[in-house]
Amino acid sequence: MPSLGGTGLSSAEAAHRLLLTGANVVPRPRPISPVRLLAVQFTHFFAMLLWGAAALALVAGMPELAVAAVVVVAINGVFAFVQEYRADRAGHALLELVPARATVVRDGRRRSVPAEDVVVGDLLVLEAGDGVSADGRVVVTAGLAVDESLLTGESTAAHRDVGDVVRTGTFVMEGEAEVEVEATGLGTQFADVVRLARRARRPPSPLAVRLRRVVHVVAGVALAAGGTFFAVSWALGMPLSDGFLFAVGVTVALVPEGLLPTVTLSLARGAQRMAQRDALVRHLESVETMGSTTVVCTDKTGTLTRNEMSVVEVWTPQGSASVVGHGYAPTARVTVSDDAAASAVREVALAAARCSTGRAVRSAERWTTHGDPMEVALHVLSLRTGVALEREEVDRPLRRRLPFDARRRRMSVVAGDRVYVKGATDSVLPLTDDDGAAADAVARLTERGLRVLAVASRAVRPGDEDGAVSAVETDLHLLGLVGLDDPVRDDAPAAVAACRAAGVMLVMVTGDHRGTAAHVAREVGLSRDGAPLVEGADLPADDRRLAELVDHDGAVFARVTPEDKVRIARALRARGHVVAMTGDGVNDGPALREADVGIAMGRSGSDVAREAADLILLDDNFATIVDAVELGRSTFSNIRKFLTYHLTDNVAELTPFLVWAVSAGQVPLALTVLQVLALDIGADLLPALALGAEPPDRTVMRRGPLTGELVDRRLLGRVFGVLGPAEAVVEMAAFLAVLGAAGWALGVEPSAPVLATASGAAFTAVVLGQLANAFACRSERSWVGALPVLGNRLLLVAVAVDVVLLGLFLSPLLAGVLGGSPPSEVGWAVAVLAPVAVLVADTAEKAWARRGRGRTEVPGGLSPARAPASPRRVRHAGRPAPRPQR
Ligand SMILES: Nc1ncnc2c1ncn2[C@@H]1O[C@H](COP(=O)(O)OP(=O)(O)OP(=O)(O)O)[C@@H](O)[C@H]1O
Repeated sequence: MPSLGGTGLSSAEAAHRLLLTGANVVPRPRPISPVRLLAVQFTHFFAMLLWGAAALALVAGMPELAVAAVVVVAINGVFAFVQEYRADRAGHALLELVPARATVVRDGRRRSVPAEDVVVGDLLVLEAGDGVSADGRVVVTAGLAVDESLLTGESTAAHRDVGDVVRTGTFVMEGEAEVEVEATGLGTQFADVVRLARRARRPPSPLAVRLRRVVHVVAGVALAAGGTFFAVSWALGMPLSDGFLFAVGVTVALVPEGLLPTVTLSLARGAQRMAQRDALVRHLESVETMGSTTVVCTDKTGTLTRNEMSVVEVWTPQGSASVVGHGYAPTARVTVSDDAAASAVREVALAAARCSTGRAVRSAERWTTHGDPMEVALHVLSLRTGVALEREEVDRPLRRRLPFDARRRRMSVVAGDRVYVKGATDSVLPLTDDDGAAADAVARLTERGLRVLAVASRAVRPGDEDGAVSAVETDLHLLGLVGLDDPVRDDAPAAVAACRAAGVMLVMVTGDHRGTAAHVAREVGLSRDGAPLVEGADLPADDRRLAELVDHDGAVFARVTPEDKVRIARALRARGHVVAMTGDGVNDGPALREADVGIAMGRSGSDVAREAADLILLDDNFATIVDAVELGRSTFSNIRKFLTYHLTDNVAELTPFLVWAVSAGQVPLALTVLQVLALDIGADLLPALALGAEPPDRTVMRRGPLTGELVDRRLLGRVFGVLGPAEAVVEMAAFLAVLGAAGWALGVEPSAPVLATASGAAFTAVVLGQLANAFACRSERSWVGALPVLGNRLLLVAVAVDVVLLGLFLSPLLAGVLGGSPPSEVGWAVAVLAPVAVLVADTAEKAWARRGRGRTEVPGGLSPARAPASPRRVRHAGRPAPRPQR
């Protein structure tokens, strides 16, 4: 397509300049330096506590404890480091996938080039929705307005005239322009902003806040346990230094230092899996939010339909024509109702093509397209109807273009002595001499699911070239209507059904005609009997009434403006929904930010929408949203799985200390501090990681949305009421059985070898119990026998490693250091009951939970309601939860 203004640089000159000045890139915020990251892991509060403990232990003459403490710091530190580092890397790698391109004029023609190839002197072509990729000065403009909020924080669109400066990192909200580039890459003002931003810290995400709360509660319990231990030992007259060291040991063992990085890693893994399915996550925590989504507000074109448009019917007051063609090739069968209609149809085709910004171009046997598919379809129509477009373009040169915007819903050009207008029927028809005849045609065409545009024209008048838009788009003569077909995507009906089965509500929000919208909604199965079909203009002004209206599965909102979209998202959130909303338009940014998850289109969407989004669909496909919901849910449930596993272990570790304290030292300690550490950093580590990697659970999409807290009553109940006690009871039983067999009585100090054998038995019971627990935690609802044995190979490896570790811990090599020797026969006999106890308790609890669910129909198996995450989100307990389908 020829340029509006100058001829730009030659390709050779641009290549030369690129070599001289380097690529137009602003360095992204650098990943955290590995050295710093590692240093942080060794100096945080808990690590410092351990360093202190190690020093004290050395002074107190307990070198084993000192070594153990250092080993704990080292293993934990390295473990946390590896995970955080990998998660950070993964996040950066994902960002790199977002393509950045720019349109420049080279050799007198417009070309799309990678944004990093833009050089000083280039003529940069900007259209509504584009991100600006270099600093420059406006040379030609048609109503250019840019959003500079990223640079200035002001989110109003600022108009730019010829000679004004446009900056990198801003977005075009309206109009078009050609800009001569003055600075690229590090020379731009944006580079300074990035430098500043690097120094600023990001606020923690809601998920991080919730997790930190969990960690703090557990750490609080750990500190309290340590304190109690210290107090009791002091009361019993133990040496203070010993009491202190044990207290520190207990505390440190119970603190879940590795939890946060493991969660981050889980999210990063979820994000990577999403990327494999063409959904790019821009903020890690959106992985989890996707899983909690209760309503998806989807647009139509490109998401539910293929965005492969073709004009199939042209209506004029004189008669109509049907067009049957294939792809974008100009050959097609055009059937005209009568001869009089033929020239009227050509007139419509010509006017529509003059107004179009797209082109189909023949290159090497193939027709390739440039621009928006709808615009291309109009150009193709002119080819198919044999209109002499090129001659017309010479005879009537383009003098002005009034670009499309989603509020006017039309666009116009002033060409030679004519004004041509095309746009949504309800936006254009009132401006024309239409006598009402078009209304029937509109109804007929939209009922078939076609997108209908009205095309109008008039003779040019003085002032049209620079007058107000409203003065140009008036007193028009209606030429006719074009009906565009955009087939529904093949996989859309199945994806819609999957969403429904998953208990996620669906709402269509489109700028298109209600007839077209309703047809497509029916075709993909989104419509529901009795669900509202409302136009944006008819939305109630009252927020409460709006909230009641929008909270309907299958609702269709047509002819909505970007402002309507914001109101719809807000209303749904006010009803307690977690809202995912798609948007691709220039003005969709606010709606995407208002939604809990803003979803932008990677292919057809505007840069502005992508910048505002949390999730980018690389394939623009609705089915990908459903995939993202599924992955979000399985990531969330994996996090709960390893939390359950880890906390259960804590119960078993804490019990001996509680029993010791409660019995005022009459019952000896069943586990040594070093054994607790061995459990925490040795046996627990791999199974916890393996649970985080549990493959996506297919049943998650047959249940309702996960609207529970990460740690809810069910999880706490399982840990502290079922799994933990089952493990702890057998642990203490094994310990006491060995002591009892050796003739021990309450209050008597057992001999050292007897104590070592007994605590070896307790230790073995916990390790074995945890092995069974790892399998129990694989699902929150199915008992172990119902899960595929090979479903999680990593877990099998982890279990094998744990068995070897157990042998090692009990071997003469380590038994002396840890303080537990291999259990006696009695010890073994009781210890092997631990897995049995865990599995029986787990199975019983799951059966009981299933019965409870059957009674109350609570979806999800998790908590039915999500606590308000922000003051804006009001929980509505009364909202009927989607029925689970099994
Ligand atoms: N380039 C254009 N020129 C003229 N009219 C247009 C143009 N693009 C869209 N329209 C008209 O404006 C209406 C609204 O368009 P808009 O792009 O806002 O819809 P949308 O919300 O993107 O639709 P969808 O939900 O189908 O993706 C369209 O139905 C069409 O009639």
